Amino acid sequence: MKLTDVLQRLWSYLRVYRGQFILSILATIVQTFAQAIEPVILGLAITELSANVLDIVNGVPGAGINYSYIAWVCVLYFIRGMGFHGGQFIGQYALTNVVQKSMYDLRNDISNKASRIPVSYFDAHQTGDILARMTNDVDAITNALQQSFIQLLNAVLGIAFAITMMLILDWKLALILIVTIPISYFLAQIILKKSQTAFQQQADALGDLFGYTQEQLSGFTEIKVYGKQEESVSVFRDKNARLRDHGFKASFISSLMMPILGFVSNLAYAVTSVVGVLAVLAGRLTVGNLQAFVQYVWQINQPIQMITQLSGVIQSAIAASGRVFEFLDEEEEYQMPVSNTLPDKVAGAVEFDHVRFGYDPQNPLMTDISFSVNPGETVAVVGPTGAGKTTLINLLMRFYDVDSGAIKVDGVDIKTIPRSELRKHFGMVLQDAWLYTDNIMENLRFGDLEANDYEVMEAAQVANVHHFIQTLPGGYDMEINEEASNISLGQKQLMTIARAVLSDPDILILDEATSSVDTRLEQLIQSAMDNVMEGRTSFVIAHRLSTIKNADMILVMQNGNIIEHGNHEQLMAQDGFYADLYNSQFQKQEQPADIHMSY
Ligand SMILES: Nc1ncnc2c1ncn2[C@@H]1O[C@H](COP(=O)(O)OP(=O)(O)OP(=O)(O)O)[C@@H](O)[C@H]1O
Repeated sequence: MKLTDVLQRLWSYLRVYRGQFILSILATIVQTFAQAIEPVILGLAITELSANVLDIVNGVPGAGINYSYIAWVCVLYFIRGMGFHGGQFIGQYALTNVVQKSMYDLRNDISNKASRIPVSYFDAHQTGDILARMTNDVDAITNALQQSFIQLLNAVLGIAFAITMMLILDWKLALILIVTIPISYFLAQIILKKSQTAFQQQADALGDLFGYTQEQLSGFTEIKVYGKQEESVSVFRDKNARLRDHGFKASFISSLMMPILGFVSNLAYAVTSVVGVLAVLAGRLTVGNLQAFVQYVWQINQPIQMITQLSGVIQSAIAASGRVFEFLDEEEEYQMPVSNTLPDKVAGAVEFDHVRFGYDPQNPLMTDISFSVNPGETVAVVGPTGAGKTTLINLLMRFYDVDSGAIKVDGVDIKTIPRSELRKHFGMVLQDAWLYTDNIMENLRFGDLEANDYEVMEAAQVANVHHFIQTLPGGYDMEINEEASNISLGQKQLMTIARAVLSDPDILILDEATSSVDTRLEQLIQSAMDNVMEGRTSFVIAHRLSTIKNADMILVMQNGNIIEHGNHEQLMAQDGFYADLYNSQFQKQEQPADIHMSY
């Protein structure tokens, strides 16, 4: 992203609070001006004092210290101090307000964006990297705006005021100094360009490391089981080393700035001092003005060093802004012009009509899928791994859109309904149950935020989990930790079934767990699933033989397409892929409930 674009985008957030933003700038101008006139005020006193002392030494009649003049200078100095500190306080206060409010807006925009971004983005990006953009990057922008903006403004204004004052005091002497500014600027530009690239690489390396760490931590158990700690650590070490190298390069290049610019300004300092002293000796410059001049050299020198010091923070903030805005510019879920709606309650007829789809449209996974389901029927989707079972569900929920053909719910093409409205009619019970840090009551209420405690418990009863919850310490008030590791897998599944019961969807999607749990729990899950499927259209990615045999329709998938469909008896009679699968895997081991179809 181009620098001007980044700044423009940042400004669009600050602009909302432009009143306060302008106030902070005005206050900073007052502060810097007050700082800039300090040497002149002191110069007035010094010139007067030195003239008075000289008169006294020379024995001029009536000579003495001009106290009333000095008193006025003191009053002026006091007013200047008020301006300086008042400006500083108001400037910081107004800016803090602007920055905190606009960064609050930015974080909200990121969060809203995340909810509009298609599932495909999250499939293709590491969560850790997304997280880094949402947290670290926004932090870097906040810090830069909060801490560096005023300093930067101060520095730029400080240079401008100092130059003006020097030109007023002695323009010839001022010119010597002014010449050094473009030299410093030119040198700074070269260093800045180089360090900008390095800071970008540093931000990317940090995002990469974040993503990897997050991935590895979430797969911690598997890594240990497969003894991959060494590989994991070694990849981490490589990524960490990359971050160290880029970080070093970025800091090193930007740290070159200080000594190089310091050398240029010290040179200017020496030259102006010598020329200035000669001017005083020649009587062209007062002593007070010479001391003011020397102070201005510092007032220019310091801001230039300040700007270069800040350049690191600003550079990384610009890189971070680029990454944040890149995320905000990601393509959103495509919204068709909405022309249809569904009634509050749908019957649950589902039809796939010549559906064609590929994650990569050039390389379609599904070429032609057609089938229809009557309201209230149970559909078991079976097939080897990678056959496209999850994809079928992704399309039904509109996590992805079909490339051609149509999916219809109660005869309405789902592409013509807003996604949020469509999803209101669906409930999902996934294998990998998602529970979050809160108590059990709130975790279940997630299915319907309007439900009261009694309704939640009723749903838990239907899902066969009520008794279990009551045996837990604290019952429904028991806190679930972040990983929900204090609840077993089977119990988690029962809880997500309770959530689905509570949400009372018209169409249900169940991803049957492949992992085995003990027979009693298995039976509880099976009967809970039967309860929740009762009377509603259900799609089950089925692994249990009993589910498959009881389904109204079995869709047998292979390589993205449906190769057979019908009920168990019909498919057995066809004597095709399903019959082979059944004969090879199930016949011998047929037992009630807890048999898993494994591919
Ligand atoms: N987000 C994605 N981007 C690109 N390709 C994908 C994506 N998700 C799945 N695929 C590919 O699409 C094909 C079907 O995958 P899908 O997950 O639908 O199969 P599945 O039948 O559900 O498998 P499993 O039983 O292992 O879950 C696979 O070849 C898979 O690699």
